[in-house]
Amino acid sequence: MEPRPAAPGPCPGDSRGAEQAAAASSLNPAGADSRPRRRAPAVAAVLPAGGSGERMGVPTPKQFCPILERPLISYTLQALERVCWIKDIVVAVTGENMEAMKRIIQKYQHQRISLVEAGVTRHRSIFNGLKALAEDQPDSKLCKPEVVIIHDAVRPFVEEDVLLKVVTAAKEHGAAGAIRPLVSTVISPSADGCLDHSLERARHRASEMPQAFLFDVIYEAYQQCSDYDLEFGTECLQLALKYGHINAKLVEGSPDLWKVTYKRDLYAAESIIKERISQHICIVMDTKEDENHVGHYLEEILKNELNHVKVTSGALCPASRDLEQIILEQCYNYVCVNVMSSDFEETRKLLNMLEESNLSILYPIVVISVYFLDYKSVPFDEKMESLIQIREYAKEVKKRNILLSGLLICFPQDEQRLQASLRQGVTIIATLIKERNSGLVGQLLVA
Ligand SMILES: Nc1ccn([C@@H]2O[C@H](COP(=O)(O)OP(=O)(O)OP(=O)(O)O)[C@@H](O)[C@H]2O)c(=O)n1
Ligand SMILES: O=P(O)(O)OC[C@@H](O)[C@@H](O)[C@@H](O)CO
Repeated sequence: MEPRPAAPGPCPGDSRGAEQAAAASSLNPAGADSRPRRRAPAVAAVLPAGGSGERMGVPTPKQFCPILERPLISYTLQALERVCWIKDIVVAVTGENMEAMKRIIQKYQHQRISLVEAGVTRHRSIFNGLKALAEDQPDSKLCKPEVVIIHDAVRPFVEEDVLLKVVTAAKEHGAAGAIRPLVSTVISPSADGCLDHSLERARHRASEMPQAFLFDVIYEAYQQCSDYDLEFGTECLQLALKYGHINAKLVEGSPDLWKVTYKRDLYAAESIIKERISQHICIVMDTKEDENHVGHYLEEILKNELNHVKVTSGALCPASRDLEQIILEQCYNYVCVNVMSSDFEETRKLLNMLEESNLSILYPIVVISVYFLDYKSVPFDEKMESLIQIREYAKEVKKRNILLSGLLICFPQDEQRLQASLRQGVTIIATLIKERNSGLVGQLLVA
């Protein structure tokens, strides 16, 4: 088993989950067992990630396929790391992907991760992960948990609430798993390829992940498991039933629990991620509050036209606490409004703050530098000369996963034309944020 990296990072979530999970697994929130004698049981997770992804139809195993230039498995690890009461995450990868996995852990600063060798089937990979957690293994360095979560590495959209539900249910029933309504009807074909019978769809469910088990239940099941089941089985809950006589508790899961299997699933996952990180826009003004400021007109139209998007305003000078707070809250979209100047100073300050925050490690940040071209007071060629810099500067910050583009809005104009330009500008801003198309990096668009 591979060595574990640094100690767990800060627990970003509230303690609610920790308290409920602790109650479920007899831990108190501080992590110490409330009963004097027993070792502090914990919750661990095993992530099978040793597949080849044949159905994806690409050379790279799907768990390593990029979404927004970041491997799919990193999103799943991030989802589990948000849950502070999961103390260890054991990932099963093939020997040939071990180094790649270590680089992913390092680059994206994943915590609490231990690596084990995958098996030739999913069940064997899971079994290897469980062995790493059992204490009857010579090289085990991990603490045996009371409850173990099993979750496919290619299911990135797993939330704390369903994890808490399956863990709580597993504590009571011995095993639990997430389920979803069937989309297609299940049929049974006859030997000659005709319909033998079909199952009543309303009375059946699809078994999804995450699943959770009392560790001893599932570990003993795998130890008794036949070679046939290890080779051809696809359902851990069935192993708990067949070998442990445990009828797992079934927990309704959310629609986002689906498994990335085909290429279309990768496109769907990318759309969901883009949508989620586009929900908050920060407008950074280059002047102090001024109701008649044309930037505030832009802000009002952004708020009106982009429903369900949180738009906040920050100020750069002085380096304001509110902008630092917005960055801390992980906003991935910034509109830097330059009315008074056409140089890069304001945008450069914002980019420096973003680079120092390391926010762009996990997701690409979109920065749009908006300029109001006052062609009556500033000669066009003089203004354009400074704006063309955006192309070189954008190349530089792209290396830090920051997508910088420029937007020119002619000003002053009569009221009607100005409103039309502002609305066009908002459409361009929304598209740049939603699409996050690196092909538009360094471009200067005109509204
Ligand atoms: N020998 C294997 C096979 C699969 N898995 C993992 O089990 C999860 C779900 O399996 P599946 O979707 O079937 O993945 P693949 O086997 O890679 O896909 P395919 O069947 O299309 O080859 C994936 O995270 C996969 O990496 C594993 O750890 N070890
Ligand atoms: O069969 P696959 O390896 O594609 O998927 C494994 C599991 O995700 C799948 O069997 C779920 O139904 C949950 O058990």
